[in-house]
Amino acid sequence: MRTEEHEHVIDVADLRRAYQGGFEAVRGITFQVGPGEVFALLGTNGAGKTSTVEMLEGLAPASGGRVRVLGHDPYRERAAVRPRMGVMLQEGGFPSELTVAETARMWAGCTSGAQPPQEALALVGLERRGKVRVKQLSGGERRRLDLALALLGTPEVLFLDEPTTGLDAEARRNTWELVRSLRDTGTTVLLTTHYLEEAEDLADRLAVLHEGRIASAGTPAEVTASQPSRISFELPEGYALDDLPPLAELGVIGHETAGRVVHLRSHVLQQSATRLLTWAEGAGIELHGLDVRSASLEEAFLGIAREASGATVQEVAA
Ligand SMILES: Nc1ncnc2c1ncn2[C@@H]1O[C@H](COP(=O)(O)OP(=O)(O)OP(=O)(O)O)[C@@H](O)[C@H]1O
Repeated sequence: MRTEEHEHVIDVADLRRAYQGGFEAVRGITFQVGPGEVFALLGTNGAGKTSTVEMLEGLAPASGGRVRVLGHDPYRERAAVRPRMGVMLQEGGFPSELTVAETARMWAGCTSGAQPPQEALALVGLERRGKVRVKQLSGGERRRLDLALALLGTPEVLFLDEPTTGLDAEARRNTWELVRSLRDTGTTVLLTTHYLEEAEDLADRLAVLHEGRIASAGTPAEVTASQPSRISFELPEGYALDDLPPLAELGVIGHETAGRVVHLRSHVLQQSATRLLTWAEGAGIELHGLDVRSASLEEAFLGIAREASGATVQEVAA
């Protein structure tokens, strides 16, 4: 069966994973990934990303719920699904005495329908490093070799666990370019990352995991929009926070101060900014350092993690 015959390439419902001793690292997550989509799993350290990806790759059984990849249970029906998936683990763990070309050839020998190893190496810019031993590669080059090996079988679905960790800025951009071109040819990609700009740049949709649960999910724009925008400025000389119009009237839901700098949070940015500026204009005040911006994915991520941890924010009394 080809990918396009499935509505969802990855289909996860109430998925759980408990480790020995009973600790539940994944606590009932549900999401789907469609053909040709790039889906990112984000989360704080220990949120359960790798535990989830290992179940999707068929490396570990689910302890509850349902997981399907290309219509199969990846653990119980591994033989059916493994040849159609590419897997880039966090630690490749290839024999370090072999050269890059030997490693690629050896891996190609174990991969059904493998493309020529040299072509896979060229995809990640390692075509001239064939004679170098794996142990002599830099950390970033090893990650690129891991990616080349994951691509050898021209997979329909590709799992990338932190694919650009340790890569310099140029290599990271090259990897993004490669992921985009794979997506354009219909490859479905699920990646985990700690780089929020990577998710913002690459992902069609994403889920933010926190302590084994999905705290927020959607397109990067949807996830970002769930968090308030921010207006920052310096309090004018001689003014205190109390001299501003009541913050609730500005449509502001919370605030922080750092010295004389005030940060206001609002879900109605245009309204809040307009009312603040109208007040300032009327009072003949120039607001120095004025900065008005929607939340970045990074701010949204931090806000989601904070909320999910139950941390309280300073709320404006209505
Ligand atoms: N084999 C194991 N036995 C017991 N607990 C484990 C095991 N593997 C992982 N854990 C725990 O499960 C939780 C989730 O770990 P996981 O590696 O899935 O998180 P992650 O989101 O990938 O984290 P990171 O971003 O740090 O890689 C962590 O608290 C971790 O300590």
